[in-house]
Amino acid sequence: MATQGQVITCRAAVAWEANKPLVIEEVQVAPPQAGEVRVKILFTALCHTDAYTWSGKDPEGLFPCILGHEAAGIVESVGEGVTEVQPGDHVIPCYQAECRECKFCKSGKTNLCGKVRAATGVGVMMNDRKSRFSINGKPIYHFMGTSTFSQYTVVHDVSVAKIDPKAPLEKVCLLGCGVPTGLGAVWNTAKVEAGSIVAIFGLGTVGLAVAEGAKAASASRIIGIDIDSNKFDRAKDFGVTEFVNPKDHDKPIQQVLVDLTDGGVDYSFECIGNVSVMRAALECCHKGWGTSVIVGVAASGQEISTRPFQLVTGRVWKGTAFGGFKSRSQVPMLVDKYMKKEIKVDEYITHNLTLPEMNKAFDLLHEGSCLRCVLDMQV
Ligand SMILES: NC(=O)c1ccc[n+]([C@@H]2O[C@H](COP(=O)([O-])OP(=O)(O)OC[C@H]3O[C@@H](n4cnc5c(N)ncnc54)[C@H](O)[C@@H]3O)[C@@H](O)[C@H]2O)c1
Ligand SMILES: N[C@@H](CCC(=O)N[C@@H](CSCO)C(=O)NCC(=O)O)C(=O)O
Ligand SMILES: [Zn+2]
Ligand SMILES: [Zn+2]
Repeated sequence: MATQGQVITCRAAVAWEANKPLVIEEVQVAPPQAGEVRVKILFTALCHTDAYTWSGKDPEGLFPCILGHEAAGIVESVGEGVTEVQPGDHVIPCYQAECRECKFCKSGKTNLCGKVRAATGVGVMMNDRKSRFSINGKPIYHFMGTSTFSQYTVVHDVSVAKIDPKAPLEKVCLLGCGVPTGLGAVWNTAKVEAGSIVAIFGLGTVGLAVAEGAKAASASRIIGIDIDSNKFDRAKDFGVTEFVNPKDHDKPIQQVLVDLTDGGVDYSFECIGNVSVMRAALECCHKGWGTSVIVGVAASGQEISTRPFQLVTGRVWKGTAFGGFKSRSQVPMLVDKYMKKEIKVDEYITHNLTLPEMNKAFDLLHEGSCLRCVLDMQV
């Protein structure tokens, strides 16, 4: 292959500073080193976590960087020792790695992986603790080990899932983050049983995927809570059976839900990233067994609180990263489920744009009508 072993110059959306519009730049992407994979990104979506880091509120946010972590593409070349993927393979980059060898991977108790996390958290690759991206010699940081807002990116081999080549990349890119997170929060983290009463705070992509997962788990009532009543109509298609807008009530929302459900819900999910709502989500759970799962990402400096009595009396507070799915093993399975029409993906895509329209895509994220915006990266 002509580009193998060569530096590739391509376009990427570079975040030079927090909160400043991204700039489409020509970037140099170095060849993959040992244990690394260079991927041609065909499609990427935007997730609220990209906007969160761009806002400057992420303690791990480093600038200048190339954001993006919900994408699909084709392997261009691989570094020494890479055996599980080869050029031409269709892949989804995975911000949560899976090495199958570390203490975390071996534990069977978590989907977190420790192999490359220290490097991905500071925007570099493990091998030499350097970035593979540069502009005229100036290094540009990686983000979440994925940096999919570039036409080419370099990822660790433990951070890439090989998928069915027949799967449409412009759709399955969503399986890199938001949709699996919601489904897995229900199936893996909470393990919702049939007949359960579920409350979902926040009806964006993640909350709707929670609803989809809860419906598949045969929850008896799926209560959607959002401050934007326009969210309610669409949410019905994902399985939400009842709606509550906290703005319509004088009582605290946890009390409203306790009253609505004869003592509280069996499971609640916070899909916003608001620490006050996290408290409400815990406190609307049923005494003795109700479990609340934190999915939303809260800004640096934010802390959660409740009366310890809430936990003493049997409520359980949990959190989830990527819905508890083991990325390399289970993303291909989710792609297969999509191909068999067992899970929705297309329904979450409300907008399609191109790489040069990246800033417009960020603007759309703040509009209520937008779930996921997919960017064609090769335009
Ligand atoms: N844990 C993980 O692995 C993981 C993965 C993906 C995303 N996330 C996080 O999940 C969160 C949700 O992501 P999303 O893409 O669905 O976001 P989103 O912005 O599309 O959805 C959030 C929803 O919450 C609603 N909302 C805001 N404030 C509210 C309030 N006080 N009460 C009720 N509703 C309120 C909004 O109207 C919106 O509908 C984000 O914080 C994101 O960073 C976490
Ligand atoms: N860097 C942030 C934390 C961000 C965070 O919690 N990320 C989630 C995924 S959000 C995807 O949209 C996650 O999986 N975290 C686990 C991990 O990063 O290993 C901060 O420091 O606040
Ligand atoms: Zn995400
Ligand atoms: Zn591992």
